[in-house]
Amino acid sequence: MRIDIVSLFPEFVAQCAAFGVVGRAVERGLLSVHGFNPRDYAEGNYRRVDDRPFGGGPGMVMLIDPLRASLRAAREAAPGPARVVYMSPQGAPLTQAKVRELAGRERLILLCGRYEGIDERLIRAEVDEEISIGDYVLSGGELAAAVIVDAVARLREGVLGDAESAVQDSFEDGLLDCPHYTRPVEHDLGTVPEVLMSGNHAEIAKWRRMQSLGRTWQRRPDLLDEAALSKADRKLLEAYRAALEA
Ligand SMILES: Nc1nonc1C(=O)NC1CCNCC1
Repeated sequence: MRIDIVSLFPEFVAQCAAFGVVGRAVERGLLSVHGFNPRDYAEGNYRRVDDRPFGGGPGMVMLIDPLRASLRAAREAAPGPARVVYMSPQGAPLTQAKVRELAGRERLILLCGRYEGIDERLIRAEVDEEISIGDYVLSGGELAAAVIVDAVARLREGVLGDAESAVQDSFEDGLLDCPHYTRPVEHDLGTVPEVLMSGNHAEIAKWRRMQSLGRTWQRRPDLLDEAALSKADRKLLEAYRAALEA
């Protein structure tokens, strides 16, 4: 998989692909991440990439042509179609389902804005979809792009080993994750739930599912509305709630 990031700070790109899971995926050739800087495609002595907004108001807007030229360079840097994603608070909220969809593609181009944003005509002409990582305002789209790179990379075949499998991750089944414990068994902060040391894998799976369901009900009931709960799930959730009230 190739991900091109159009950004005024290409060194940021290098960093987001240099550590942990993503860094290992790049080393193993499972993923490549490349930066394209609109300033390299800007003309004039000052290589302008932004200008004042028509209609007045604070801040600056990124110019069409340097962005368009950097997008063209990214497209032409490798074969095959690329999905162009603009990171923006005006975009659709990023969800694990969207991450899974993006992870199924061979090429992504992530467009990172700075300042007030980019000229709307460039969005209409070049962007396939806008994605937001949350309802807040960052100073640049680069952090949002890094979130996409990380979340997508870990779903690519061969990136995560068994020990880190994404299958049991939060949100993979639309629910929050269950609590996790490791050594020591006894600690002044508490002890490990006995079921986790029982060796009974069916009981452990049941306990974990109940905890995921219960946590989701308590912290993110909106996710429960979306999740297709089985009859067994509903029984587990009832048991969780009964235990709280006992
Ligand atoms: N939230 C966000 N999800 O994706 N991008 C986001 C963001 O805040 N972008 C900034 C918006 C203001 N201009 C600079 C970029």
